[in-house]
Amino acid sequence: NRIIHINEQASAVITLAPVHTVEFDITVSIFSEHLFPFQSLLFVHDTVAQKDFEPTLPSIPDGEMEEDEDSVKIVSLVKTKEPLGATIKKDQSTGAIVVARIMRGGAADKSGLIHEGDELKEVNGVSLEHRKPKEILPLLVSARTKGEVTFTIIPGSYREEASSHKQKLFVRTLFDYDPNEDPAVPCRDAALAFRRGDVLQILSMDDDTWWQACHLSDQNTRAGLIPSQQLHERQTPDHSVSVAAGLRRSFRLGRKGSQAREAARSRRWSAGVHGSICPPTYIEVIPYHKDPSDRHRLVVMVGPSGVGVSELKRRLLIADPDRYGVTVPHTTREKRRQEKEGLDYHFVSVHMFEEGVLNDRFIEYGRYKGHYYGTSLDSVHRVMADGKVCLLNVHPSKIKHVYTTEFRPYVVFVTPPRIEELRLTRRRAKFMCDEEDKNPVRIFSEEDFEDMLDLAESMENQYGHLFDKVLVNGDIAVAFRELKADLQKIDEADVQPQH
Ligand SMILES: Nc1ncnc2c1ncn2[C@@H]1O[C@H](COP(=O)(O)OP(=O)(O)OP(=O)(O)O)[C@@H](O)[C@H]1O
Repeated sequence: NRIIHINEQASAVITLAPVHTVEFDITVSIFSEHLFPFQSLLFVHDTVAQKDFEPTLPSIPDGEMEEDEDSVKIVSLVKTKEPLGATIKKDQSTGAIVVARIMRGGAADKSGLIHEGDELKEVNGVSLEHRKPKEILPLLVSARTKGEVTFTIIPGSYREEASSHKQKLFVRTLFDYDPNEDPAVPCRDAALAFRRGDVLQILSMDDDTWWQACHLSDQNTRAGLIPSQQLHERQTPDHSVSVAAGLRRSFRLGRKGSQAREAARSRRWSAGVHGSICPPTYIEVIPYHKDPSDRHRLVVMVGPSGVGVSELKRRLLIADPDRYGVTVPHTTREKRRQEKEGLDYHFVSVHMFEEGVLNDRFIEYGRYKGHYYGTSLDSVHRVMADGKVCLLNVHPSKIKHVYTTEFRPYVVFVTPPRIEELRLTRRRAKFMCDEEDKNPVRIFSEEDFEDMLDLAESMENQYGHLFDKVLVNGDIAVAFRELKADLQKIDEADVQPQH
């Protein structure tokens, strides 16, 4: 008997005869910690050699296959508790049942014995000729419950790809995907559901229509099928041109050297935001390993007027004043008696202000009652240099000014709930505040609610690809708790998406 290899799962693949291959699960991990791998290998060999195996290997099929012996392979997978991790299809021209896909990290992939393009002749001795793929599935399931599946295979023209799946590529999803609602999915069980905003690792892009991916947070690296960018674009044709351009540019980065990649990545920070049309598919992200000396990410809060951005910001500042800070705006108006320079405003001359505008020092500025008001990039630097999480609320069109590797902004989009809840929560707030007779609350008309919802929708359509988090502000206490917990995580995580 010859041991071909011991794979990561500590199972040994043994060749018993040129056309017989069988896999056994054997635990060797405790040995490999202390001994040289070679000693572990011998140990596995001895254990395997001494064992009486159940089930026994199938006999070589006779008859017509013998003539073809060289091209037929019998693969027996033993003790597979997990799904096989392969999908099959009928070749339309030959009628043969062919392995359509091998899911990365699944049992078939790990065995290294079954490849895409292999033709399946038999499963546990049952011929697959003239059978439809859906008739074969029950055969596989019943074989698995017995603890063994034996395939008779005619190997396809398999070639080891330059392992595109080994290249680490991460994307943030820009849409929700539920395989149960997708009639186009080739195999529902093999598909991966995700929510907009999830970070996925792409394990294979070999297929034009269905990529293989797993969730970044998922320890289990068994892949699931997701619609490829091209496929999803086809289903949402309005966006196809811009998306293709945007993402392809990103994907090319994966193959660059680290310096070129770094330079291109900085450029991409702006390239991504200046484009006017939103890519609704996937956006490449780069896992970020936080260094203790790194500054906090900038938190940008956006949302339609009146949705509650200021209220949420105010609550964060009260809840943790050591962690959160806000920028001090510049103005050209006169300082009032109770105001302090650098605390309430930076009071500057019109000339200075306009010079700042010309030199792009303002993220956002405007005029009110004949005076300039604005938020400068410097004021963000100051809060961050203090070691605080800077909370910045701007119009989403201004995100581009802070979309840099230095700020690594985490963009929170605050959005209203459905109209019924919006009415209810805002009226309740009015009632409560009236009683306490404290801060005057804004009184919303029905029209205000509708404007807020319309604006939220158009903001999401136009800038949605830049949002890291969509926070529905229904009940203020619930929204605040969710935001606080979320902002705690953006710095705690070992790995975080970087645009
Ligand atoms: N979830 C909520 N439930 C009830 N009232 C809320 C809620 N969120 C905010 N409010 C109230 O709505 C009003 C507007 O909120 P806020 O001032 O935070 O809006 P904003 O998003 O900052 O808008 P603008 O940019 O126009 O100032 C305030 O009176 C606030 O207390």
